Amino acid sequence: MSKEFSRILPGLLGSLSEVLQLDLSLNQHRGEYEDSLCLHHYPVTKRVERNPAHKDFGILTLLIQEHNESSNGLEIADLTSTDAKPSLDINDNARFVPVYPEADDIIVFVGISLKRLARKAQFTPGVHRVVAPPDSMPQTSRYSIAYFVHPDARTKLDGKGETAGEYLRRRRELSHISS
Ligand SMILES: O=C(O)CCC(=O)C(=O)O
Ligand SMILES: [Fe+2]
Repeated sequence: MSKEFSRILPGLLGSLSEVLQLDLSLNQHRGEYEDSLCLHHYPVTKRVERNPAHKDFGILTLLIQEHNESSNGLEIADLTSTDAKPSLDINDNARFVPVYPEADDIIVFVGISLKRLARKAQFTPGVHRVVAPPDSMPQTSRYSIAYFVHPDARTKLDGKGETAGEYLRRRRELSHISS
């Protein structure tokens, strides 16, 4: 699986770098050994939120999921309905829109490190979450696979100051404190 993702990533990152007119291609920023693959299993639960609203930390996240309508529940925030500040939190008024991928689709999320590397104000990481199926649907578990693409740990995210490695450590420490 990670081999498949690795196969499509150079083209994807190259095209994105051209569109964003980056001085240095994202392929050169990428630290292949920093990437991670995460297997998610969300069991059937009475809790509405299976994975709380968040932005991903890396350059991009490639996400695939078991294709089963009632096991979906992936939602993305309509950022025009909230304050899209660079903080991790979004306000309570945020409206979430369900994502309905087709069987072979790969969902791509822009991560916070890409925004910091590209320094394009209009390029905003997507806030997303996973909720349980509505009561009218069969209550099934959900499986998904996320491939997180990260910059090389030594990359200065804003061209100076914090490196990608320091940023990732800081974010991971914060999420341990809040969980
Ligand atoms: O399970 C999903 O579909 C979403 C996972 C996710 O957002 C994440 O791991 O960052
Ligand atoms: Fe995520």
